[in-house]
Amino acid sequence: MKPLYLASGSPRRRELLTQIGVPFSAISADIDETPSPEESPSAYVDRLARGKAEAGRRTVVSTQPFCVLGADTAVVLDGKILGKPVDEADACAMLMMLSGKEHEVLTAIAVLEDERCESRVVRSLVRFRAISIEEAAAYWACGEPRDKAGGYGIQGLGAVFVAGLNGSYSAVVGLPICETAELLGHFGIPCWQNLNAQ
Ligand SMILES: Cc1cn([C@H]2C[C@H](O)[C@@H](COP(=O)(O)OP(=O)(O)OP(=O)(O)O)O2)c(=O)[nH]c1=O
Repeated sequence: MKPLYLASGSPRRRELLTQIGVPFSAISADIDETPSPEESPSAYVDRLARGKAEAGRRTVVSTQPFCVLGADTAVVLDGKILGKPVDEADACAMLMMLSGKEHEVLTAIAVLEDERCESRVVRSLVRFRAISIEEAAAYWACGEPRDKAGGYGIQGLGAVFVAGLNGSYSAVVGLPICETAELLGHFGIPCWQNLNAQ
């Protein structure tokens, strides 16, 4: 089977890809994540997932065929993208905006091989209970929000805010397992075969 590279520094994405039994190597994918004016949130995550796969590919030295997977997750409230919080005030402001409301989590995945690139955008809806400013400050102090879109982690303590989820849990964490397995299958990287071999 051709080698797969995951262009990501996210430990969550590594764990989720490991979960489906596909062998891979993680490589870095540092790109500028600034949204372009007029760009929709869906177009934004798609562009970034493709850009990360492209950036990752440039770091691979190989004469054999290989695939690169990139992904990007954004929290979107009323059409506005909430990135990773830069400080406590930013994190608390984000949680106050999300408090008592439903927001979107968009995760794009892109798989690249030579000139071919396929991508998907997975949309999930997450509903938060009301959050007090004291809770938001205490949550920031625990360290979890720092490297996460929207300033929370559904897979961690942030779950206490989640009153409902409609969509893909793994996509909210950073890599939609169902769609990733499907897309990798299009590139001749099946996961069932590997699971049977384990
Ligand atoms: C909403 C949410 C996001 N996140 C994470 C997923 C992503 O890692 C991160 C969003 O930032 P991304 O820019 O998508 O990813 P990243 O910078 O962590 O990793 P890389 O670009 O190298 O692949 O937020 C959670 O872990 N849990 C959540 O509930």
